[in-house]
Amino acid sequence: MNKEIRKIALLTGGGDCPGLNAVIRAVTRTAILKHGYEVIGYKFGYRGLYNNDYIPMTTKTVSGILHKGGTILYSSNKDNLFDYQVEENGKMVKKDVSDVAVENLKREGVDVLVIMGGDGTLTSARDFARKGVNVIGIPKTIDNDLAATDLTFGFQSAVNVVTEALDRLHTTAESHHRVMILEVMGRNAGWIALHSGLAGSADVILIPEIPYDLDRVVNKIKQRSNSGKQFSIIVVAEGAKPKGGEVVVNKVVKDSPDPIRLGGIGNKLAADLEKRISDHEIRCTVLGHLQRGGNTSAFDRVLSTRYGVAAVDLIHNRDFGKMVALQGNKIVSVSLEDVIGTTKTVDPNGELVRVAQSIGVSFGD
Ligand SMILES: Nc1ncnc2c1ncn2[C@@H]1O[C@H](COP(=O)(O)OP(=O)(O)O)[C@@H](O)[C@H]1O
Ligand SMILES: O=P(O)(O)OC[C@H]1O[C@](O)(COP(=O)(O)O)[C@@H](O)[C@@H]1O
Ligand SMILES: [Mg+2]
Repeated sequence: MNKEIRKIALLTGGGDCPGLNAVIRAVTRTAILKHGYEVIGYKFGYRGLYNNDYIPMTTKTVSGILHKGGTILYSSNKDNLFDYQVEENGKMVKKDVSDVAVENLKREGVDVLVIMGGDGTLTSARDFARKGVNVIGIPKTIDNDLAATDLTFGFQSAVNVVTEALDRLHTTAESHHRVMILEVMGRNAGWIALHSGLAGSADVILIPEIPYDLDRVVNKIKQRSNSGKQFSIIVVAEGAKPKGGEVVVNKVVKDSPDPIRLGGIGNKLAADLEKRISDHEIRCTVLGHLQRGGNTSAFDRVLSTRYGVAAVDLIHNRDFGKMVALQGNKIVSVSLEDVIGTTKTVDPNGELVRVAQSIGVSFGD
C-alpha cells in the first residue's frame, strides 16, 4: 500500500521571475482546499532545504500575492546540494550534502517536494527524484529555454516589459535620429529578444542562435537612412555574438554552479557601430533585472495557476518525477529525465524567424 499523502513542501530556485507567487498560491490553495494536505515552504531554494528553514503555508500566507513578481519564499541561483560549499576542519570544501536534505524531508514528514525552477534547479530536482524523493517540477524562467514545454512562466511578463521599453526607445530615437540598442537577458537563448523584437518592431534582432555580421547591421541602418528612416532600433540578446567572435561575459559568480553571467554585448556593439556610422548617434540601454521584476502579466497569472493546479493533480495521482508543461494549449506532464540536458533555443530556420525576416527585420546574417 502506498503511504497516504499528508504533507507537501514548496521550493523556488534559480533567478526569480513573475509568476512564482501565482504558482505558490495555486499549489497551496489547491492542496489545502481540495485535498486537505499540509503545506510548508522552504526559504531561499535548496539552501532552505539544507538548513531545514521553512515556513508553514496557509491560504492566508498566499493571500494577496497573485499579481506580485518575485517569490515570497525567496530564491537562490547558487546553491547546489549535490556540490555544496561547507566548512570542514576550518576549511571550505565542496561536498554532496543531498542526504541532509533527504533526511530533513523525512524528519518533517514531507511526502512530496514541489520545485519551481529552470534548467539548473530542475537538474537537482531530477537528481533528488533519482534518490527516491517524490518530486514534482514546475517550469520557471524568463528565458523560456527549458525543453519539453512550449512556455515557462515569467517569459511573457518579461517580454511585455521589454516591449514597453522598445516603445519608449522608439519615441526618443525618432526625435534625435539615433540608433538605439537595447540589450536583453536570456542566457544562451534568444527567445526574449525575438519575441519582444517582433512585438516592439525592432529593425534588427541579434540572437545567440544566429551569429551576426557587423557589415549587415551597418547596411540595414544605412538602408533605412536612405529610405528616409533616420532612426533604427536594435534588440540584442545578452548571449549574441559576432560571427567568429565570442559572447561577452559581465561577471563570473565563483560560487555558482553556472558561474558565467553574460552582459556587455550591447555596449560592444555600440562601440563597433560608432566606428562605422557617422550620421547617427548611437545609444545603448541595458534593461537588466528590470525585465525580471515587477508585476506578473495576466497571461502568466493564468499559466502559473494552471501549472500549480496541475502539479497538485499529479501529486494526488502519485505521478512523481514529472514536470508540468504546456504543449500547444494543453497542460501535460513530462518526465524530469526528459527536461534536463538540452536547452531549448530559437530555430534559425523556424517560423518566427521567417516571420520577422518577411517583414524586413534583419538578424545581421
Ligand atoms: N548541474 C546542476 N546540478 C544540480 N543543480 C544545479 C545544477 N546547475 C544549477 N543547479 C542549481 O539550480 C539552482 C539554480 O540554477 P540556475 O541555472 O541559476 O537557475 P534556473 O534554475 O533558473 O535555471 C541553484 O540552486 C543551482 O545550484
Ligand atoms: O540574477 P543574476 O545572477 O545576475 O543572473 C542573470 C541571469 O538570470 C536570468 O535572468 C534568468 O535565468 P535563470 O532562469 O536560469 O535563473 C538570465 O536571463 C540572466 O542571464
Ligand atoms: Mg536557467
